[in-house]
Amino acid sequence: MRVIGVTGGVGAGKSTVLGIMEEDFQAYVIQADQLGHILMEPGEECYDAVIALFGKEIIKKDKTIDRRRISDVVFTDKDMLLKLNGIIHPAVKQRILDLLGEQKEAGREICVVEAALFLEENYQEFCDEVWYVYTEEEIRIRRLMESRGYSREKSLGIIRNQVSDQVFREHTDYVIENNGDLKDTRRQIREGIERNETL
Ligand SMILES: CC(C)(COP(=O)(O)OP(=O)(O)OC[C@H]1O[C@@H](n2cnc3c(N)ncnc32)[C@H](O)[C@@H]1O)[C@@H](O)C(=O)NCCC(=O)NCCS
Ligand SMILES: Nc1ncnc2c1ncn2[C@@H]1O[C@H](COP(=O)(O)OP(=O)(O)OP(=O)(O)O)[C@@H](O)[C@H]1O
Repeated sequence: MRVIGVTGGVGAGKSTVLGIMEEDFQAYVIQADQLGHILMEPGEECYDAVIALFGKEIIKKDKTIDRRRISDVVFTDKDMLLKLNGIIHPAVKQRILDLLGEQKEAGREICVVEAALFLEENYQEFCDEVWYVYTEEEIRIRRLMESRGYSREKSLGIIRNQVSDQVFREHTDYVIENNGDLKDTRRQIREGIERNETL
């Protein structure tokens, strides 16, 4: 089984790339952010610890955690972000390892693991190769403003908490440029898949 890591800054198009890999190559997709969200749900293993860190006021009427309130805190307060990461990341990593084991067992050919903090959290350790999705900062900000209603300041706040373009490039094996249209992105994904089939 081939395990491909996918990383890149906020709004670069990682989810978009994963969708194409799923569709065109039947890849099994694992998204660390999504697992992080699941692990914070009521009854899941990070729920109590996150409430202990941020206080009961982050609990919504339906008992779920108000992630928007957390994000308003952590993306302007580095110390709180580190504490949140300390709760979520070890649990997410373990869940990923379990899922990869299951997929290998089931005979899956390609698994894709996507994480915003891929390099910081050393996810390379369980990937055969790592792809970097690159999109110019201004295009990312525009897409985030249009699709998610983020303000420019919020987008920049997240970007500043992530590693630089240079660091991404130094530590990844293949770059997908997602500044243009999806047809072009799709072509680059195919090239990435084929490229390593011949290695
Ligand atoms: C702060 C939280 C609650 C915000 O949730 P929300 O649903 O509003 O946004 P979402 O999860 O989609 O995050 C928005 C974007 O912020 C970036 N981001 C998320 N977490 C982090 C982080 N710890 N450091 C830097 N950037 C981050 C990602 O690019 C992400 O796509 C959530 O992101 C979170 O729990 N983060 C900490 C856990 C984490 O690091 N998850 C990512 C990898 S496991
Ligand atoms: N090539 C493209 N052309 C136009 N829009 C795009 C392109 N790629 C992605 N988008 C749009 O940009 C937005 C951000 O993309 P996406 O959600 O895939 O980014 P992401 O890297 O997964 O973000 P995050 O870091 O928050 O998880 C989405 O609305 C998506 O539809």
